Amino acid sequence: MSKAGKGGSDKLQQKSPAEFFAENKNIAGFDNPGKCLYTTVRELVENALDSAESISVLPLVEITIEEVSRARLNTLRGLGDHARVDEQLYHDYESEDARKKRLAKEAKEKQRLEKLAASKGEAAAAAAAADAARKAADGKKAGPARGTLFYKVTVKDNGCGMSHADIPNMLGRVLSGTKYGVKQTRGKFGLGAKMALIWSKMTTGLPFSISSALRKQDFRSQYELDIDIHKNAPNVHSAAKLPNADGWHGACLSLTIEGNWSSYRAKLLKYLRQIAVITPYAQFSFQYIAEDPKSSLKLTFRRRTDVMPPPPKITKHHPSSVDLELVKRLITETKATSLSAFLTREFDQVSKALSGRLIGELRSGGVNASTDPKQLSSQQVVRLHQLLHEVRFADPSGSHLSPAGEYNLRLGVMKELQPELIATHAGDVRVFEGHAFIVEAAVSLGGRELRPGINVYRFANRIPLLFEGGSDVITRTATKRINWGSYKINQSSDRVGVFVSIVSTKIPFKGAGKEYIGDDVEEMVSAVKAAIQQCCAQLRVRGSRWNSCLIAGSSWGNVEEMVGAVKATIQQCCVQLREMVVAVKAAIQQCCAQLRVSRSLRHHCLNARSVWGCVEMVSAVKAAIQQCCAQLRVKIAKALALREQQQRRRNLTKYIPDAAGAIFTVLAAMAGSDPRGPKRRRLQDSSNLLQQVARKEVVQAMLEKKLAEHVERIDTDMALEFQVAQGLAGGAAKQQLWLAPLCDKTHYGAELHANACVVRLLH
Ligand SMILES: Nc1ncnc2c1ncn2[C@@H]1O[C@H](COP(=O)(O)OP(=O)(O)OP(=O)(O)O)[C@@H](O)[C@H]1O
Repeated sequence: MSKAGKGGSDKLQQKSPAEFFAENKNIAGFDNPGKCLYTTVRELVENALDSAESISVLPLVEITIEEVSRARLNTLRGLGDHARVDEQLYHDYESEDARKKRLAKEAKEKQRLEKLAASKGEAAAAAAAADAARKAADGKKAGPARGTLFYKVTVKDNGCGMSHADIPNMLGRVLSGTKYGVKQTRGKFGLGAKMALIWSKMTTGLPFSISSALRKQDFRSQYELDIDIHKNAPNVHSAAKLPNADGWHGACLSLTIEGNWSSYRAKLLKYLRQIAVITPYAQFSFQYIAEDPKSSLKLTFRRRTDVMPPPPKITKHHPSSVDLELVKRLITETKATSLSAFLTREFDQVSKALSGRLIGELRSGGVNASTDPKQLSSQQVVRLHQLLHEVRFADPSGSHLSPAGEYNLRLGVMKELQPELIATHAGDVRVFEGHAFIVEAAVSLGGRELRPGINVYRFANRIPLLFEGGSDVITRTATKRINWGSYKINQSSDRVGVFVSIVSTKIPFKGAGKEYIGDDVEEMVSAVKAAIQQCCAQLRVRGSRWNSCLIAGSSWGNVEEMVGAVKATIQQCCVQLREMVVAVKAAIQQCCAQLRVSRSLRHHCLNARSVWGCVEMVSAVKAAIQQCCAQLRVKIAKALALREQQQRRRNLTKYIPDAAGAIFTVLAAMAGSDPRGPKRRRLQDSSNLLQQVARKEVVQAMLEKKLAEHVERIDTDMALEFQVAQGLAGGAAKQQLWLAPLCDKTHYGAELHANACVVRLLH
């Protein structure tokens, strides 16, 4: 008989969602103090971006992390200083034995440093000493979690703000939010900010401080609240409406948590850099305020463009994506009073005609077009759900999605990493389980902060993903499914940046922490692969042009001059360019709309929604990556040619001193020999070189100089020949530029001429 049967301790219990997540914090990315600090910042920053973008305002996000000492925290919590009564109780108590061991260890270390200074010099010893001091300081810190401290995290934005009445529920009740619809948003679960609050409650006990104002609201809401974890309900400490004289709108959220800046500093800064890459239209100011001002840090990731992707739109459920429970919920919530209206109103891709045909299929079950959906029996609902999964519907159009756009992705990568070469590609709209998704990619070569090899940058719904990359669809595709060699990219020695951004109304994340996308969705695999391949293909072409350009100039100075001239010319013409870009954008949008329609039709024909759907995603990922690689291959071929040429020149230059020395020795010997000798006579016939050598008018250094000039000339001639061979001598080295529109007039000049280049405006 079980204990429960005996009325023992196995008592039925229930947990609130807040309790569940408090006990399983790691599910939401709150694993340890360092990760908690990281995830708190991340959740608040992503809310700030969602909020500003929802009202089409260029985001301005201010992030502050301030160290809070234990003494200050105690003051904030109303605790006075307390004198220890029994030192031995504490973590940092050092017993006599431990003290002796430490002193012995320190003496040994001192000896080692003295030896090091004697053998390798003072600098190496000083570095080792600093390292040892740091380790010792860490070792002395009390408690199991070394480096752990308390931090006040504040994130302020210029977004839509929250209504006064909604704030307690939005920020004090787990699983409540405004992002549950079928819409592409960074947030989804209604959990992130509350997890930060739960962590703050568990570690410092201090409440959430919230200040917020809606647009055109004459007051600011000011709240102090925390969460009743047991009831999963907000616990409001204070609420006030303060004057909003300057008309500010947005939110400023602040909480004090335990964290570990030193172990997650690098990750946090990496996250900020990557979010700046994928949102170059946002400005991020970051400030770390340390107790010791020397360790404080201030960074600004500047806005580089005013072009924001159009905000994502809410869309209807695609019939093939709904489960039985969702169908029941839609029936309960719908305002439609007939089955026909219900189908067209609640589902994407169901026209009036199609709803009539669907109802025809259900007629045998006793329903017709005017049946009230709320009157359907449970069998009829089950049949309807079955039918929705059996019928082939057109794919979702994807027009409700908001990808970063090739322009923004390219700009972001260039601004933050300054690569030598870059190619971008935006894939078509594809479909996975009835949800549209788009994959965009950039592949770069060189630039700052990249290690030799494939450096993968992952983004999902424009969030950088920094953890658990090994199993992610993007990492696995970039490292395992692309044949980099075929694009002349050396996978282990070239510094390759692979940036892939996936946007969708449903990202198949593994876990609520939103850290990585599973590699088991064939559709995603194929779309990611295709995007990277597209970029590589572009790089191959552009690399050749760029290298030809470098070869044509005899030095980097010339290239710089050319860049300066291009810049000046572009500046003169930017008014015309702005107008052009407006027109280009309109044209592209039209084309995209047409492409989406035709693509969607093609999918409709191909996609039997089972095996074929998966194959489609795999091949799309593959094709995108391959396209990128193909472009890269041409660039790299040209880079290799350039490298060979430089090598040849280096080799020739290397032998100039020896060759000049040998020639001069022979000449000097001949100049001093019998003038009637046969060799001397032959030379005198054509030149008075020997006399010049004898008179010291020709010396070895002159010979070296002449030889160097000759090598230089030959090299330039060969470079020109190379250019001609590439078909560039008669035309111009072309480089595409993307320019942001600032006004909507449309008047373009034909060509803008400068000394070093011509800018041609196309649309
Ligand atoms: N800075 C903000 N400005 C405006 N509204 C906000 C802001 N921060 C949070 N909110 C509102 O509070 C809700 C809850 O936020 P929370 O971070 O808990 O979850 P979420 O962002 O909806 O989803 P996820 O858990 O996936 O991040 C959001 O849906 C949003 O409506």
